[in-house]
Amino acid sequence: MAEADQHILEGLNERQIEAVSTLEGPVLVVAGAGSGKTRVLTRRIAYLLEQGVNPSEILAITFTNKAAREMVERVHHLVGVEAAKALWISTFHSACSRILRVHPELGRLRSGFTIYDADDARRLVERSIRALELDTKRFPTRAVMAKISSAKADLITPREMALDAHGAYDRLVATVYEAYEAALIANNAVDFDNLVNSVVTGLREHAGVREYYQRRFRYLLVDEYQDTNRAQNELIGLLAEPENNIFVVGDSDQSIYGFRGADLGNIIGFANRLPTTRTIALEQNYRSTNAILELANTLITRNAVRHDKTLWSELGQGVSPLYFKAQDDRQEAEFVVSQALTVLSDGYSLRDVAVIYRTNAQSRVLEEELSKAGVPYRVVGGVRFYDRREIRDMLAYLRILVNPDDDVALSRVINTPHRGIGAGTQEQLASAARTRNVSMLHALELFSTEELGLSSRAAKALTHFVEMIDYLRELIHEEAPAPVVLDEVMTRTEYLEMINEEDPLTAEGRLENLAELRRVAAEADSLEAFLEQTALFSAIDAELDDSSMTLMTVHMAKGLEFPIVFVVGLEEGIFPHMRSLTTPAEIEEERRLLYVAVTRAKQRLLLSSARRRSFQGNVIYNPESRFIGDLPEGVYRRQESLDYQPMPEHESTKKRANEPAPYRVGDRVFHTRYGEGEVRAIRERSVDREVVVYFDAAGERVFFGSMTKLKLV
Ligand SMILES: Nc1ncnc2c1ncn2[C@@H]1O[C@H](COP(=O)(O)OP(=O)(O)OP(=O)(O)O)[C@@H](O)[C@H]1O
Ligand SMILES: [Mg+2]
Repeated sequence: MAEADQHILEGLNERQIEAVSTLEGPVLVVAGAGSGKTRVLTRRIAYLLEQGVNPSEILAITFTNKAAREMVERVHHLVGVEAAKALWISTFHSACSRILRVHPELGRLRSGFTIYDADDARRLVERSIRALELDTKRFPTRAVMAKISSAKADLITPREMALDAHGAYDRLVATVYEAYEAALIANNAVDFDNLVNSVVTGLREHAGVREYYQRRFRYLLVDEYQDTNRAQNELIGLLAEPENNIFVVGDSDQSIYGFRGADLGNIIGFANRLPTTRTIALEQNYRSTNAILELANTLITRNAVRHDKTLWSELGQGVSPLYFKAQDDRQEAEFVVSQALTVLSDGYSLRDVAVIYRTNAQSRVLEEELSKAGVPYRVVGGVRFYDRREIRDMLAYLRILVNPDDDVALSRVINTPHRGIGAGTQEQLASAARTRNVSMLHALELFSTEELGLSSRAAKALTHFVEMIDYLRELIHEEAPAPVVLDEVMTRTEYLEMINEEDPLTAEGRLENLAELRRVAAEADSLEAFLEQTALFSAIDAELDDSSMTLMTVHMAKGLEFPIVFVVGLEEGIFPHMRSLTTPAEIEEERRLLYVAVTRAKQRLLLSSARRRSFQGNVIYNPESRFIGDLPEGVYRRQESLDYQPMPEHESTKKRANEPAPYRVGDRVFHTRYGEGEVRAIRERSVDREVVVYFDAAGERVFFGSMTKLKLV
C-alpha cells in the first residue's frame, strides 16, 4: 500500500476500509448512529482523489450546508485546498441550483431566476388560491402547500394529481398546484422542491445535458440517504448512469423526514434496484459510551418496523444517563443551567454542551434562564437572520433588480417604505398585469397607467417607483459590486429613514443587521452569487460560537455530536408531538427522532420533562412521555423534586392580568402610533390579557399584557 493510502485509511476499521476503497459500482453502507458513516464518506473522497480521480468528477451530497462545509474542510485537510475547491460537495438544493444556473432551460427558467424560500412560496400559493377565487377558509394556504409539496417530493405533476384526485376538493387542489407552477414560471422563479424536480424532469428531456452530467460526475456519494425523497433519489439514479459508481450511507433508524416525503423505500430497495450492490454493515460505535448506547438500543427496539442491529462501543460504560422530572418548565430550565455549570467544573467547555428539543417554541424559557444566569448560548434555527424583516426587504429589492419578473419580491417592497401605493392599487396592477400576461414591473414599463386603469394619484407614485428601480438597475448593468448596490438601495428607497422613524427601540438592532448583511454581500463574488447564497442559507449554517452552548431542534441536530447532550420536554404532546399521536407509524417516527437526539451524546446524556408548562399563553399539564416508559429503570437514573415552589414568573403576570382592565368594551382609546379607536374585545387568558382595538385609520389590532400605549379618551 502506498504511503498516502495509509494516511487516508489510517484510523479506520476493516469494514470501513472496505467501504472507502470499493470504488467501482454501487455501494450501500447501512449502519447505526456514530458508526463512522460520515467519516467513511469523507475519507472515500480523499481516497478517490488519491487514486487519480479528477476532483471535478466527484459529486458528494450532504444534508445541510453546514455539513457540506465541514466536509470541504476535512477534505481540504486531507488533500489540499486546490482539490477541495474543484469538488462538488453540497446539499441537493445547492447542487441543483448550480446546475440550473448553467442550464436554466431544464426548469423552463431564464437566467437571473429567483429561488423562492418557504415564505415566498406561501405568498404565491395564497395568491394562486385567490386568483382561482377559492374560499381561503376551505383551502388554507398551509394545507394546500403541504399537499403540493408532498406531491412534488413524489415527482407527481399537477396533471397526475388531477387524474388521481378522489373528489372535488383534491381536484381543486390540483388546479391550485397547476396555477402555482405557472406563476412560478411567469415570475422566473423556482421553489425549493422544484430545484430538484426541475433538474430531474429537465435531464430526462434533454439528452445532451443529461449525458454531459453523467460523464462529468463519475462518482456520486450521498450522506443521510435514509432521508432522501423520491425526487432526490431519481436525481442520483439518473446522474449515476451508466457506470453506477454510487455510494450511499444511511441508517433507517434515523429516518426523520417522513413528514416531508422522505422515502425509506430508497434505502431498503437500493440493492434490489442495483443488483451489483455491495452492502456493508458497520456495528461499532465510536461516539458514545455504552451507558448511552444501552438507552438508545432499548428505546429503538420498541419500533416494530426496523432491521435489528445493536450498537456497541469500546468507550467504556461511562456515566449512566440522568432523567429529571421537573415540576414546571422553569424548573426544567433551571436544571439545564445548573447541570451545565456543573459539567464546566468537570473541565468541559460550553461548546461541548447541546440542548435538544422537539419544537422551536421550547427554547424561550431556556433562553430566559440561561440569560439570567449569564450563560452564553446560541439558538440554531430560531428567528433566523435571513428571516428578519429588514433583511427580507433588502433582499427583495435586490431580487427585483436581478429578476424584474419576480412579482413576489415586488409586492413585498412596492410600498415599503410607504409611498402611497396601497393594497387596492397593487391588486389593480396585479390583475392588469395578469390579463396582459406580463409581470407587474413590466406592465408598468410597457403600458401607461391609464391603460392599466390606475388612478392618477397612484400613477404618480408608481412612476416615481419605476424611475427609482430603473436607476438602481443601471447599477446592475454596470456590474457594480453587491455592497455598493445594497448601499444605493438603502438610501434611494429611504429605507434607513423608515427604520429610524418607525421604532427607535428596535432601530439600532435592525441597522446592525443591515450592516451585517452588507458584510456578507462584500464576501460574495457577484450580486447573483450573493442572492443565491442567501436563498439557500439554512438555519444550521449559523457559525457555532466557540464559547457558547447550543440550543436546537432534533431535526437540526442530525449528524452532529456533542460530549454533553440534554434532551428536554419528554412529555406526551411535546415529545411525541401532539400532531403525531394518531398512527403507529407516526409514533415510530417520533421514537426515531428521540433516538437521533440521544445518539448525539458522547459522554453524558440528560433527559428531562415538566409536569406543567406554559404553552401558547396557557398552562398545560402533560403526562410523562411514553418513551420514558419504554425504558427499564436500569438504563437511567431518575430524579424528581417535590418541594419546589412553582412558577413565580407566571404568578406575577397572572396578577397583572387579574387587575381590572382600565377600559371596557366600547370605550374610545388612543394609541401613539395608530391614533383613535374603539375597544372591541377584552379576553382574559390564564397568563395574560388580550385587548382587541379597532382603530379608525389602522383597522383591527390586538394587544397583549401591559398596554401602556393605550389611553382612554
Ligand atoms: N475507526 C474509527 N476510529 C476512531 N474514531 C472513529 C472511527 N470511525 C468513526 N470515528 C469517530 O466516531 C464519531 C462518529 O462518526 P460519524 O459522525 O462519522 O458517524 P455517523 O455514522 O456518520 O453518525 P450519524 O449516524 O450520527 O451521522 C466521529 O467522532 C468519528 O470521528
Ligand atoms: Mg453522519
